[in-house]
Amino acid sequence: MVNDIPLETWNKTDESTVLLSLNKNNDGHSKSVYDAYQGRILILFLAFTLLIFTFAISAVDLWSDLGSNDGDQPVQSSLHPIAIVDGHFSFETSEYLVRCAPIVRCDSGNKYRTANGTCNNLNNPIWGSSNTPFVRLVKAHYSDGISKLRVSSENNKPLPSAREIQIRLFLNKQSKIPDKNNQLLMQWGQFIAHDVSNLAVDTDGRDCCLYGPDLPSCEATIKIPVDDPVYSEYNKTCMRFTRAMTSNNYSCPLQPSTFMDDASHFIDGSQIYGSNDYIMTSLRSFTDGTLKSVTADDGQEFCPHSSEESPSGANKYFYNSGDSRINMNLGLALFHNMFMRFHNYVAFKLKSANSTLSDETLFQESRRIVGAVIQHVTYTQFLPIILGKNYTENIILVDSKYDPSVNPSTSQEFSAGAFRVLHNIVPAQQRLVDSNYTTVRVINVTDWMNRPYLLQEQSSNFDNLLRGMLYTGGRSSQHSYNYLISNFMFHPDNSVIGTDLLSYDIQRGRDTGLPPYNKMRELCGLSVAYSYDDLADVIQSDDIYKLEELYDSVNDIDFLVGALLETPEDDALVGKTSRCVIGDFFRRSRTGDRFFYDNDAEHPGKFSKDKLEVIKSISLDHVICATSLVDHLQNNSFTKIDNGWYSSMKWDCDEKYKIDFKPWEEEHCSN
Ligand code: HEM
Ligand SMILES: [Ca+2]
Repeated sequence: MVNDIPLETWNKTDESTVLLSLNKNNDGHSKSVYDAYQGRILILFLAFTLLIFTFAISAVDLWSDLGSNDGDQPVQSSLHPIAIVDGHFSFETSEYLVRCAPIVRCDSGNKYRTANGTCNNLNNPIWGSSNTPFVRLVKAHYSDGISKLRVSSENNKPLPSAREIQIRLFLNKQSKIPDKNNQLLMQWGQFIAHDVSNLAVDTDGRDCCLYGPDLPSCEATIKIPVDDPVYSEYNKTCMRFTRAMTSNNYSCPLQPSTFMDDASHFIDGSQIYGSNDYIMTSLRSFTDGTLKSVTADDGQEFCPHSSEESPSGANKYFYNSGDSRINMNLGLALFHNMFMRFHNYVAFKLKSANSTLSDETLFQESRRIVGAVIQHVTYTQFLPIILGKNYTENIILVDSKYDPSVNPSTSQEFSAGAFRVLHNIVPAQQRLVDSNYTTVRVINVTDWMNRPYLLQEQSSNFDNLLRGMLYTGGRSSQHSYNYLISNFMFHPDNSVIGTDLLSYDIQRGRDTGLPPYNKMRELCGLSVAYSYDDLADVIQSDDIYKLEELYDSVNDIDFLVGALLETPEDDALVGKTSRCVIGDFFRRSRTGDRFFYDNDAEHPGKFSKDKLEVIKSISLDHVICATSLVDHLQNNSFTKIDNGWYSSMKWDCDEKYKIDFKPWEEEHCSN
């Protein structure tokens, strides 16, 4: 039940590296092992075979595209809310703008983004900036209209407990369907989530189960049923849960409860650089444009260690970065370290290309490039898998216009609801794989939460975990979260018992006043369900039956619960309503971002044609090659590298994944 990774596919690759003979030898450098003559024949043979393969695959693609899309018609263009929300956010956001928003003056000549995201939109300078509210697509839903959690619409009683819903609907639905994506896909999702969304929760260490509901922040603890299959063994009947901070905590009393995003809402790498000047300054070295780092004995670079010590004891440090959640899980800490290294790599290359650049210019220019790469990977590699290829092309990337009337802010429904559906692809376990493709260690994700130091415990751990994430199939998208994060998240040392991410997500939806599932269906152009049977368009009948048992009314179903049960749409990993809310955010985040790397906005920071071409040639594979000892990769960063014949063709980092910094050389003075 616990292990959701098919172990049998993990063993050392026998033939995978033989074909191109680009395998890494023990000291971590690539080496060619065939002689020149045999090599040439082999290459010719391979090139020919590849040509035939590519032709065949293109033909199949063309055929299936035509088949699935009824002859190139734009898909789903009628599904809102991308269009209907433009400029129509609900009341409380405009209240914030009128009553609490700071007055900001902008210099339209600035080439670079501000740290907190202000002045992106010159008419509405605080749009998308940190410490401004999440926008709502639908008005807040509270039982008192202000802040109390939603109750049943039939009898005014509390809704079923979040944990009860987890137990009855999801906990026993663990599927091991193999996934063609690898674990990096999931990790990119979390990394991006933290770029655009940070909801502050009052975490003073208080155990709300001890304090009880008299304390307002503790009024939403989660009730655990007495027959809970896991927690009853430990006599646990209450799961601690603290309510999120509201605008009141930011000296802006608004009703109904309004929640602030501590991250800059734009996809701008704020999780690496910080979402305000103070954090950004603290992370810079002020030498040659680099970010601060520590160098391990073997020369590897890591994020600075935080002065705060990990509860796990001496020398068990936390890392510091632009987002405090860096230490939450190992894969995330790895990504933060990888992008700190990438920033410093870019800064070094820029300095080599143009030695006259100041520390400030090197830093800002590297940050501009890194931010652009993050956007490029998100829109061209990540979203086509999450939302589907046609949807991404025809809805999200349909044009490259910058529209200053579009508010780019993260929506409450996206961050507390739809994007969390992808917690369903978080794997229970991860592998450390060495340069011989041998699995040297398997770890439970939940054993290494808030314990990032494993990355450095042995000098090969960083590369081994990265290799493991590349080579291990992801958890396939399904109607449940893995068993470990459903029970044992954040468990303290020497104890197995922890918390349940799904219960948290359901409760967070109620805490932040998300509308119920039926309202979101309506918003997204599905028919309103008047009876449970009406859900059958997107939810399977056995699940509908269980929903009926749990909820008094079809109008009460929590958004996340309905969304998680929906059948994925087309080639997407998510169902219709999540796709519409996730798609809405990413579309606005592109159209409403003046600095988006490839839109048509004219401003001093616009990339010149040749620089943009370089940015567009960069994939996550380039970043991996520049920052690790992984030295050859398959052609698509998020596809599992397996042992099959076709997919075993890999490309050497030195040959294929080099970044061309020529346009940044001294003689090129353009943007
Ligand atoms: C090992 C992987 C992951 C772990 C352990 C994890 C855990 C968590 C936790 C503990 C929270 C806060 C829950 C709360 O108190 O409300 C959270 C929030 C969130 N997660 Fe994840 N998560 C992971 C991966 C992902 C992925 C893959 C995605 C999406 C693709 C994602 C999207 C989000 C979003 C949007 C939030 C809300 C962020 C905010 O506004 O503060 N997470 N996650
Ligand atoms: Ca950001």
